[in-house]
Amino acid sequence: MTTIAVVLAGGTGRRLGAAAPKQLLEVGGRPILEHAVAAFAGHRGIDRILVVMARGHVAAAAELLAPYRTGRAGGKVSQIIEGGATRSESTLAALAALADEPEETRVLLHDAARPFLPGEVIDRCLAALEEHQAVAVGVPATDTIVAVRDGLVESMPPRHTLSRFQTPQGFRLGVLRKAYEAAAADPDFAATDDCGVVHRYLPQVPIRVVDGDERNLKVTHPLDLVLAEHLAASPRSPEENQ
Ligand SMILES: Nc1ccn([C@@H]2O[C@H](COP(=O)(O)OP(=O)(O)OP(=O)(O)O)[C@@H](O)[C@H]2O)c(=O)n1
Ligand SMILES: C[C@](O)(CO)[C@H](O)COP(=O)(O)O
Repeated sequence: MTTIAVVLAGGTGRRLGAAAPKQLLEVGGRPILEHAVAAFAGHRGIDRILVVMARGHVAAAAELLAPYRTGRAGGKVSQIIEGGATRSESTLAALAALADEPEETRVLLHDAARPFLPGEVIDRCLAALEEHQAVAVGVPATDTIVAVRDGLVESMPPRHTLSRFQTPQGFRLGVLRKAYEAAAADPDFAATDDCGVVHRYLPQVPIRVVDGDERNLKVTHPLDLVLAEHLAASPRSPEENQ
């Protein structure tokens, strides 16, 4: 059974506001995109890596990731393709590139903007995919989270029921395909992640949630870059490595 990591790097980093897409910025001396790819390249459970890159930056990604294509750094990057205008369109581009893969293929979709993905989180996703067709990675909410409408609190789900989703999110390819096929028929389609697409369009498919990791942050705003530099410089403690 093949396991493919899809690294979604099709965004432009509008909220970060840098001149280049944020995944090309360096933290700890190497580009954020390379950190994300290296996490999968170094994991024995991953067979291939598909990178979905922002329009106009595919050549830059190919140059940067050349060692990951030749074998010098694992040789697992098999394709670098152009993404779409939204994250979901980039996932669709990945699905098109994987059109010849069997339904049972395992795919892990990961934000390139998350440079510090621990191998243990990949382990947990792959273990859960043995039994489940869809897997999410979450960490407990620490703030109180409320739904707000027109400036007023609409609902307050109990915090202990809330999880902040990270990536990777794992699927049997057939399930992800079916969900996106159903979504294509919805004129109001909008999603912020891939589990949301499965949850909405294939509600009968249970989504298993496994533990994420606080280090697996998403570089979104300028302050996240400061935190990322700090994390890159901090070796994991022996407790964290257990
Ligand atoms: N059209 C898009 C938009 C986003 N992504 C990817 O999805 C991940 C999470 O998206 P986000 O953090 O929102 O990245 P950006 O879209 O680049 O950021 P912003 O929304 O601030 O522009 C990122 O790795 C991003 O590159 C993608 O592949 N294709
Ligand atoms: C997929 C995700 O990282 C889960 O938390 C998140 O939804 C991506 O959102 P973004 O707005 O594309 O950064």
